[in-house]
Amino acid sequence: MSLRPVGTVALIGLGLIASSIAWSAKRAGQTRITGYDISPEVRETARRIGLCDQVCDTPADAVAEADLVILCVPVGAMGRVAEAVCPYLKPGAILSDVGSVKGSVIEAVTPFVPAGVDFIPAHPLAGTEHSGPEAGFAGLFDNRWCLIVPTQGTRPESTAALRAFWESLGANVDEMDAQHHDLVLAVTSHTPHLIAYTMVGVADDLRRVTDSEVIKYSAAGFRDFTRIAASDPTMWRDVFLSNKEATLEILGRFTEELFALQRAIRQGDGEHLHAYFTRTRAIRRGIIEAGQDTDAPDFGRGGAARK
Ligand SMILES: NC(=O)C1=CN([C@@H]2O[C@H](COP(=O)(O)OP(=O)(O)OC[C@H]3O[C@@H](n4cnc5c(N)ncnc54)[C@H](O)[C@@H]3O)[C@@H](O)[C@H]2O)C=CC1
Ligand SMILES: O=C(O)C(=O)Cc1ccc(O)cc1
Repeated sequence: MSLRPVGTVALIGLGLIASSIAWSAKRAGQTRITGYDISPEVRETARRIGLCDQVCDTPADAVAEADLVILCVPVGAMGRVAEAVCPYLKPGAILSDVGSVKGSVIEAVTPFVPAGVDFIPAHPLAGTEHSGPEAGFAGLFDNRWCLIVPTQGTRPESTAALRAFWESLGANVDEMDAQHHDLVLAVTSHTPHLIAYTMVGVADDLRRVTDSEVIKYSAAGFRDFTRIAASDPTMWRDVFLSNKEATLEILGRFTEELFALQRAIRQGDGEHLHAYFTRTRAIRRGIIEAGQDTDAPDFGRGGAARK
């Protein structure tokens, strides 16, 4: 990869995503990594585990030499962090982020971006329910998408450099505009997370009735919901407050479909239920046949036995 030349990358916010970037960059070689986190405990942990070449005590020190600065904080903190780092960016540096929402981040960060710096938002579609500097690992982005959202006036060579950086971490890169990104993610990530939070909340409300049976007899579906519902509360609060419009649009559609299924169950309309489930099964199989589910261990790729 060539990052004019491969120099220093500053990571601001040293949690799951930043630590995964740091380990992945180390695996790829070449890059020098500096880092800063608002939490002294996180900075201390980052130093102890050798996450960065240099963990700095101020955002200014972390970004001063950086060719690429990546904001890895919750979406609601992006504006504050941009305000803190932007005055200290090197002329010609690239500023980027990894936030799960793009429209609100662009709105919050852009006013602080100085002339001569390209701000190129990005979003790796990879993560876990864990957070913090010890949660990251080098393979997190392997074969995952990273969506980049070039803003107006971005120099093509800066976009190419950011693309090459993410590719060096193992990701496949695509470009998308912010509004489209936020709608797509509302469907594929944000609303599913909200549904998981709700389902686990419902089970918890019923715990006096079910005692611990819900956990004891959890089939895979509910287990997956509990994993997702264990995700970081600050991060997800910010995601929903920042992607309000698209999430509400998708939730509205979801509720309508849910009511239709509820009515079919009440009315004993098996035909409706069967047709619906047949349609959704075809969607899952289409994803697997297109080779787009890298998590499917045995189903799909050669999994004809289960078709
Ligand atoms: N967790 C996930 O699965 C994914 C998260 N993202 C996005 O990546 C970003 C970071 O998420 P994680 O790494 O999971 O979070 P995390 O909770 O593991 O780490 C965030 C870090 O930011 C620090 N921080 C908060 N405010 C700060 C400030 N003002 N200045 C400096 N540091 C500050 C916190 O102390 C914390 O260490 C979020 O915007 C999230 O939407 C993107 C893809 C996946
Ligand atoms: O852990 C999971 O299942 C995830 O969905 C991880 C994730 C969370 C947030 C993102 O913006 C992207 C990926």
